[in-house]
Amino acid sequence: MAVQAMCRLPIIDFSKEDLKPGTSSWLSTRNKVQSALEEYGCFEAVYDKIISLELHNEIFGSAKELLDLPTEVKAKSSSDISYFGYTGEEPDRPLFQSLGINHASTLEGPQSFTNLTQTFTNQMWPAGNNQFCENALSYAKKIVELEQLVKRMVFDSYGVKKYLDPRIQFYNLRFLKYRVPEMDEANVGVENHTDKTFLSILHQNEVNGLEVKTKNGDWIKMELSPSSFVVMAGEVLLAWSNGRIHTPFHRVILKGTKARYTVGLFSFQSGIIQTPEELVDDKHPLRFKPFEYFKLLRYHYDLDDARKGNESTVKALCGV
Ligand SMILES: O=C(O)CCC(=O)C(=O)O
Ligand SMILES: [Fe+2]
Repeated sequence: MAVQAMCRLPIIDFSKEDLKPGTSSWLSTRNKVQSALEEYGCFEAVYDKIISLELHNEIFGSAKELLDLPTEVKAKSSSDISYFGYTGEEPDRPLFQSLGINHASTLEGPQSFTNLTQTFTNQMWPAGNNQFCENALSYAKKIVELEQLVKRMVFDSYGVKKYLDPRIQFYNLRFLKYRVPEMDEANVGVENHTDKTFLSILHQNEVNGLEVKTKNGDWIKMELSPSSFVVMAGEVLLAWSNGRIHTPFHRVILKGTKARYTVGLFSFQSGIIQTPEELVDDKHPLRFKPFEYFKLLRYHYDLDDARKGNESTVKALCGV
């Protein structure tokens, strides 16, 4: 299978000020989002008016400071959900580590994120670290805005806006680090996988490495600027959309002599996830039975590695 450096994912500009539902720029952006997600499961969002270069630099300064803490400190960020807390030094992913802040529910709005970020910061730096807390919070709020904008466009494109419910969504903001491989080490940062999210929004430092597989099996190597974000559909969105939206396989391959950092916002839905009845008809018979998110996650972690990298977990769990 070819690795294509030149082929790019669609690039969609979210910096326009008049991006309000019903306007012509809303409609044209919404249509681009829908076709990019249906064809690639992924696109590059340009969002430079919202995340300034200054905030970009600050958030990556914070990511480095956080991930350079001693392992025993980072391990304090535990979570009963696999991959939501600290992961690192795993034998099959020696280059990779990551640490997440959970936003369990948006019921209380931004205040609950403020409290969680503060608690997380105090756990990592008992003497406090206001700078980290401020950076993580202002960054997360802005990326949540982008996630909600994309989600609103997706629901709007399929005519099912009435099912948008902020009370059932939750987020995990993660800081990821890939160290430079030693001479005799493989350069795979994260192996081939699909995300088990609703949407994933990824933002990297200047070190490229993300590769996305197209439907016809080619790999696109992402080359991203500081104002770009990769918006990617997870398997929950594949099932919710009755298979209309694609969920791409992707991996991270490292080259060069600098560590790669990524900051990711991963979105999820609580409760039972089911395809809206409007997306099911004679031409599109139901492809996925309703499922509960944590069941999907548990099922995924019980799969053996070969199946994890080769098939859709949601199809295996609840495909009709
Ligand atoms: O570092 C990246 O760009 C990709 C990370 C990723 O695929 C993941 O955390 O699921
Ligand atoms: Fe991923």
